[in-house]
Amino acid sequence: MIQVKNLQKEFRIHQARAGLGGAFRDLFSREYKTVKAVNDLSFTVEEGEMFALIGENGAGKSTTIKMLTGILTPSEGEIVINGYVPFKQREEYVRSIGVVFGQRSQLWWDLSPMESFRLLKSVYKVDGPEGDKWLDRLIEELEINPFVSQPVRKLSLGQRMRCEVAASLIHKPRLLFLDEPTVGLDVLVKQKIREFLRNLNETENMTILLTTHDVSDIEALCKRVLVMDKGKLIFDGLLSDLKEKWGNGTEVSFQMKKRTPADELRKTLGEMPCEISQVNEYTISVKVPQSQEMLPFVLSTVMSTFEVSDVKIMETSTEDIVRNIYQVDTGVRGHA
Ligand SMILES: Nc1ncnc2c1ncn2[C@@H]1O[C@H](COP(=O)(O)OP(=O)(O)OP(=O)(O)O)[C@@H](O)[C@H]1O
Repeated sequence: MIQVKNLQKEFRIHQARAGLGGAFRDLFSREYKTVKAVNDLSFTVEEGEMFALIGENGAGKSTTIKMLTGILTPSEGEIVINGYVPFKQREEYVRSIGVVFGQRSQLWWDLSPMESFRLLKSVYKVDGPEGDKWLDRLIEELEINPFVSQPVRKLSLGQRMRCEVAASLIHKPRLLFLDEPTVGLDVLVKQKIREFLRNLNETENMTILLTTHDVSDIEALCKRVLVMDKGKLIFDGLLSDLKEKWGNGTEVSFQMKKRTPADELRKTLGEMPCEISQVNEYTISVKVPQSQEMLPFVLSTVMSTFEVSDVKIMETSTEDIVRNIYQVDTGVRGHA
């Protein structure tokens, strides 16, 4: 559904000189520098995938979304989505996609969402009974009925965001882009929007791409994650692999029935590259670096050798992992 190849976007930005003299010189000759907002980005997406594009501020996510939605023209590279080249066939292309920008509204401020929906229906020519049925479903599932006839300016952020999502889907697109859809929302509204998106993906096989700073969005919605850093793609894969790669592994705490020295566990686990430490006479902690492969072995070996009364498994949270990615130096990230 989405094919992106060697995509680049450069911006030429004016470099203001310092001081009054500099400002005066700027009037006659300006200095520019080029910023590579997106640098050699390639990925493909199958129909029905739901995935997240993440990265710290300035990584190039918004620029990427703007190119994918046809708002910006790439400096170089190719994008083909649904058979369209977004920036070339904009009019036809936008009929096949839905877009929600968390920071910007597509609803008419002084009208009610319902009036905006009607206008959008006639723009997209989805006036028939099918279109009505679909809109009824959106209103019901997003639970916006109680306020859908009030002016948008009187709605809370959470109410407005749910209406924004409905507006972006009026024409039942095959592909939905969401740029920071849950920013500033409370936990309950976030949950409602996530549930709705999950359901949409499952029942309609809609392809959904979201950018987010909220790691819990990814946990709740996406199997696949693309991580951008300084315009480049530094990771494209499963969330579970991301955890494996950048996580601190899994820490397992074994509560023993009898006093057990950590050394005994060390002997039992042999060459396994686990960090073993004694918490107290009865409790031993084992840090398992590559949890997917090693964890089952560590658990079964310890449980079958010792009398264990309790086991606690503590995985690194995705939040910690994303923090790790942003904090490690570029040398480490280069291995991704
Ligand atoms: N219109 C523009 N003109 C000049 N530079 C721009 C423009 N848009 C983006 N940039 C620059 O491109 C880089 C990537 O910006 P972008 O907004 O795509 O990042 P982002 O990952 O979406 O960040 P954020 O999480 O803060 O929204 C930044 O260095 C930014 O300053």
